Amino acid sequence: MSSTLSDAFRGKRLNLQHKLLDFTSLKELPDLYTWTEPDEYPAGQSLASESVPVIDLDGPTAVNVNLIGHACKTWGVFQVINHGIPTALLHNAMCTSRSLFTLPNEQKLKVARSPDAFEGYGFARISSFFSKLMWYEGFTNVGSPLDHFCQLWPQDYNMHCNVVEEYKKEMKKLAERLMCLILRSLGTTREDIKWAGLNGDFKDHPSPLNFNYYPACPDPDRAMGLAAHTDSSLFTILCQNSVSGLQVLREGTGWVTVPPVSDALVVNVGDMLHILSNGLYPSVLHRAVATRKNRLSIAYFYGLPSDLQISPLENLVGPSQPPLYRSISWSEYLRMKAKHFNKALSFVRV
Ligand SMILES: C=C1C[C@]23C[C@H]1CC[C@H]2[C@@]12CCC[C@@](C)(C(=O)O1)[C@H]2[C@@H]3C(=O)O
Ligand SMILES: O=C(O)CCC(=O)C(=O)O
Ligand SMILES: [Fe+2]
Repeated sequence: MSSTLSDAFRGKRLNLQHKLLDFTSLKELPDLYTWTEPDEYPAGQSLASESVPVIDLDGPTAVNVNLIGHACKTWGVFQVINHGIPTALLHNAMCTSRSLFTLPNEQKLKVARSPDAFEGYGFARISSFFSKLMWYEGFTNVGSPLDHFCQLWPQDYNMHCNVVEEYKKEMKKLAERLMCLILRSLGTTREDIKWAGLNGDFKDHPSPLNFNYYPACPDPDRAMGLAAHTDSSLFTILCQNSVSGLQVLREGTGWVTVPPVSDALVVNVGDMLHILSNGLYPSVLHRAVATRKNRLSIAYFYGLPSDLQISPLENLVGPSQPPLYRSISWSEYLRMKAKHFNKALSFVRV
């Protein structure tokens, strides 16, 4: 994987690995996992007419361009159905994820993310910004999963590698398709913009995969799955199992649940698209709440070639609409995110 990308997280202290808990043995919430601070935002009661848009990718392209544009502008999140990714592959990826997280702790710790590393198993990376721990385990993969998977599954690594490689290949195809629709909704095309290499010509186009596991929690109201954050990607494609837990912050409403829809994938706007669209498509604050059931999700962060400088699209800026963000590369942005977390975007504002 790209060294510049991994460098982004160098120096961040996440030296908590020794404290990793065996969640399965817990009947009560330990103090370190009890979140008592009142929430900044209310729990939203969204009206039925106001639920996260579900978009049928088999529908007419011109219609979808409009629907996606509207969803990005007003929700920052939407779900897609008929996206072309075989159901069996989504299922297999979930099975690989479940198999990973249900391995014995000492096995998982063989691939523990070291304080300096980008990839591997461990706490939520954002833990260092909070005084409490999250009811969460994660595993991040960027390049080939072979090394880590050989350690996790000395017998079955090959099968799991194939699943993950195939999953990433399919996600990349879908991401490129979505990117075309999103660019069209912004009044431009890949051909129009200098970094048209989005169509896959760039060798270095890292798109990390995050496997998320939220074990069944004995006291979900006082625990936190994954605290509120925005993603640094252009956008993220998320596959969730049938247990709901993902919530997005909706202005004027509060936290709204993104309900699991079978075979659908969730797409959420990230910080790089926020910058590219000059703030027209704001990155959406989201979180995962803890639940009484085991919850799994897999996030594919669609990124950019790490050293490519990007700035608000030319067709969106002009004398009456000055650029709101300076130009920045993804690797520089990830470094800022690792340091300033949810304030990172404000440091890129001009
Ligand atoms: C390329 C990415 C994007 C990462 C880092 C790396 C892989 C894991 C992603 C997350 C997932 C959880 C929130 C976040 C804020 C985090 O800490 O790790 C994300 C971060 C980002 O969006 O910056
Ligand atoms: O588990 C979820 O639903 C959300 C995961 C997430 O936000 C992330 O991986 O960035
Ligand atoms: Fe996220």
